[in-house]
Amino acid sequence: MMSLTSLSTSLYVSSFPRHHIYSAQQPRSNTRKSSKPTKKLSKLKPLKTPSTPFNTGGDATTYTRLPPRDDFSFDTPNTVFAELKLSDVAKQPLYTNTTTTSSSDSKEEEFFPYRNFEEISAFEYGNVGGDDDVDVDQVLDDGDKELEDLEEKEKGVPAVMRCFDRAKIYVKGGDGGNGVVAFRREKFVPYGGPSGGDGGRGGHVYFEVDASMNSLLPFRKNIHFRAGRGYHGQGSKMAGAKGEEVVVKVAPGTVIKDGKDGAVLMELLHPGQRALMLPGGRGGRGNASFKSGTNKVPKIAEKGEKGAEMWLELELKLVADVGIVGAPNAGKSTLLSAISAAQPTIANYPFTTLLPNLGVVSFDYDATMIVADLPGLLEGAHRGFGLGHEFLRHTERCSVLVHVVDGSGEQPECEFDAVRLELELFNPELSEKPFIVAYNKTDLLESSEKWISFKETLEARGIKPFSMSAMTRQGTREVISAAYELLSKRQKAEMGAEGYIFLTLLLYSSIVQRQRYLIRRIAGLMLRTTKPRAGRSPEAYMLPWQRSRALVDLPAGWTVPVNLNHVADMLQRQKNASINEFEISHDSSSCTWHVVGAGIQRFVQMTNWQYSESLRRFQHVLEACGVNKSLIKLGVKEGDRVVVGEMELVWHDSNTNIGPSNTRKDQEGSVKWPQWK
Ligand SMILES: Nc1nc2c(ncn2[C@@H]2O[C@H](COP(=O)(O)OP(=O)(O)OP(=O)(O)O)[C@@H](O)[C@H]2O)c(=O)[nH]1
Ligand SMILES: [Mg+2]
Repeated sequence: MMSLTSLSTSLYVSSFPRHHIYSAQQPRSNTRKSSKPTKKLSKLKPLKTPSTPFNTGGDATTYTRLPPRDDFSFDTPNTVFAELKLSDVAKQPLYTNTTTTSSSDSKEEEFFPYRNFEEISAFEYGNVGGDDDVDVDQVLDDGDKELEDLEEKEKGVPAVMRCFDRAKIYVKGGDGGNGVVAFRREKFVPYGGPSGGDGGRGGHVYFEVDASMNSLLPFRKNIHFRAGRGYHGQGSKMAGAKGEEVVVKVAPGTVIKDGKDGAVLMELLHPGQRALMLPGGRGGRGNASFKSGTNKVPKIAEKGEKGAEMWLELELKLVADVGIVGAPNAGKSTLLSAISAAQPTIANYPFTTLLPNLGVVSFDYDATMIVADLPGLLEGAHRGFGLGHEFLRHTERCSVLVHVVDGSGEQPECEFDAVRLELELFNPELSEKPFIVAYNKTDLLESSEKWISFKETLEARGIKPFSMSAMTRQGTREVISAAYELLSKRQKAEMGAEGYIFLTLLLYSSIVQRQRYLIRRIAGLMLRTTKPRAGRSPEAYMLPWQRSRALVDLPAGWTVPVNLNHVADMLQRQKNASINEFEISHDSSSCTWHVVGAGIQRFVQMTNWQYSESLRRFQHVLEACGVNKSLIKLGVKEGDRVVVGEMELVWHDSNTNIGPSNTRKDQEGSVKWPQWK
């Protein structure tokens, strides 16, 4: 039991907020870092680590720069390049074409940006592609050793390739507007009372899927997205307007990850989907809101709450049904141009295709599929060789893969094996996807000669290959029909399994939501006293579950609501942490106590210190939420520094009645924190 003396003990602000003290000296974060490791005092009861979601976003991003112009020079040189065989690459330097004159060397360099290709090509297909010799663990071990080299190699990937399907952006919800102190002054209305209005809420940050986008290239130029801050309140109880909302448009198939730990936050797949990512800060309350029976003339108002901010990583995964994979120069783009209206660049050199091309193949009115022509794969692609994993992940979303094998190569079987191995090493699930093998360039003599042996080798392994000539279009229809068959088989199998899940989900959601709806309707009828204000969006009057509902198209025409606002909900829950949940740590070298807790820090941030009553309220809150009591228990001494959020205070043991006059022991836990509006 605390004595009466200790009860009146309270913290007294030695100066104004800490940021004022340090503005001319060092930033506060440095002060904390430099202090010795703090001792955690576990005897405090409501210990909860304040996991703040706010990322300071200090990381620089490479996407702010435009790629150097030289990075991409696609002017096709007049020189005729000899066809390059993968197996030859290791033996001879790239593009030492006998027909090429010395003057064209510089053009070749400009034309082919991969300076380190000789190192890449040291992986010969024939070496890795053997059936039984491959020790996957060994390959992985080797990979670890070469990680350092790899980083350098990745730099060879042109900037446009790095950026089109990946981006790092900074988003920030708007800060809330400040509340104001004002009094009604009107003729014949003496003692008009407080009339300071509340500040407006900061703008939200939304993400929306834009069907017209097919890459994340726009994020190379614009990476900062800040919602507007709420307007300040005004006299006559006028509340400030809401801050401007920000809508970040992304392409279908964008995966959003936390920039800090890389955790996947959400996937936005379907055009029109909209997700509330960051909520804006709450507006501060004006003095009209502080009016009470005991304080009819409050001279206090709050500051607006700071909006949440974070860095996000965006990653685009193509949403295609069929992915065409294979070694560089195998004829993937030629196949896509033969089966669809797409016109990808086709040329006789590796890595013609740097960005995936999409084409729509239609068999009938209702039988269409999207086919993606992916850049060429090299051995070691899973570790970043060639264009590497920059696009390997696109294959993850394809339901069926078509392997195009260059029949005119020296060892087509090895080429096929190497590509399979790369896929498996990148993601074992990829090798389990249904696939078709298309042996290409059968119009050439060297290719048709090897067809029989290739076919026999694969058939011995239970794979039925197709032969085709993408250039003359002979056999391409059979290949693509087989791919379509595999696709429809897979879709049917998926629909069968999903049907049950969807039905269960629908049933569950309809029951639960109906119950919630009824409760809210009854509560709403009982509590609603105000009429909807003009000018407010209809969304403001929706029930929460209606607001967060987004309908996702399902195969059989079913629709099921999916909550895409879970990130904002989670942030809101963290922000609304109870003020009683805090943690105290002690730095004995500097005699400093740190009180850390999301609730109490938010309270400090929203306290407007320019009003004298704010200080009294702050003291009262420290007493009531148990900070003072906990510090006394832990042995705080006269003159110790106590840091709460942005405030630095000095502890005084005092019996004088400077502290809150109405401090009572049973007030602990009675502090009410305003709820989210
Ligand atoms: N003779 C013959 N040549 C072909 C055939 N298919 C493709 N080619 C040629 O092979 C070369 C490469 O074709 P692309 O379609 O660009 O190959 P790719 O697999 O897309 O190559 P990358 O995009 O660099 O990975 C071109 O010169 C094509 O004309 C074919 O069936 N027969
Ligand atoms: Mg191509």
